[in-house]
Amino acid sequence: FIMNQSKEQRILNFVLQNAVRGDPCSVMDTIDKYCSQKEWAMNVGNEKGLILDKTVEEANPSVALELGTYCGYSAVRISRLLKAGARLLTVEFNPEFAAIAKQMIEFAGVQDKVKLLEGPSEEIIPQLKKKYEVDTLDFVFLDHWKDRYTPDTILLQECNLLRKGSILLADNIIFPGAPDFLNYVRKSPHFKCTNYPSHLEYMQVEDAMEKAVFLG
Ligand SMILES: Nc1ncnc2c1ncn2[C@@H]1O[C@H](Cn2cc(CNC(=O)c3cc([N+](=O)[O-])cc(O)c3O)nn2)[C@@H](O)[C@H]1O
Ligand SMILES: [Mg+2]
Repeated sequence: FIMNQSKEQRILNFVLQNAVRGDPCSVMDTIDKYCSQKEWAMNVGNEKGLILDKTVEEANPSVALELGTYCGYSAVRISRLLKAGARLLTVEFNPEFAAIAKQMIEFAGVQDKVKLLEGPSEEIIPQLKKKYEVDTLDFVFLDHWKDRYTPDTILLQECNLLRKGSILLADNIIFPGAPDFLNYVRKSPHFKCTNYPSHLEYMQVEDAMEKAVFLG
């Protein structure tokens, strides 16, 4: 247990030493093993991860966006399901976490499908069309600061990044909770919402994910 390292660095090192290079599932399983047995961390985890998998398969996105990369667990999880030529843009403003995630993504062998954008989501989202050549987003995973879910969902609409059928999936609807987001999407005539009860990663605590399909 190397004390002067960050928890995120310990997670990465555990993966580098124990997972199979180029095998996304091995990387996900190794992170889940470490975080359930040694140190809790805010990866979406395997139970909510299965809901994420199903939603990505339903969306079958050509262009996907993730807000809040953290160590890259869900970037690996999402990108392993993408069809040839499809890509995931993932946004992270903490430089230390971004550096960890980059190494995680490369070790898993999905670096050709994933582009990590460093900076706050509120700055990156308005740059997606011109700077990152995005037309519209087929799938968006929200897992960053819970009080950014609503403003960023509004920002995505203002930037014309959503099209009829774009699928948003939000983590942590119950814990830590995103009450204003839930209120916003469920009241909006522009979204069709579905709730998926689950549990907080690695804990026996209630949590849920919310799917919001943009109606145009
Ligand atoms: N506006 C932002 N733009 C870009 N990156 C952001 C932004 N806000 C946070 N991040 C980054 O997301 C990563 C992960 N993160 C996510 C959160 C919010 N999520 C949680 O706090 C959370 C907390 C628990 N929990 O406390 O049990 C469980 C979860 O699944 C969670 O997602 N805070 N940092 C961090 O690296 C942070 O730099
Ligand atoms: Mg989360």
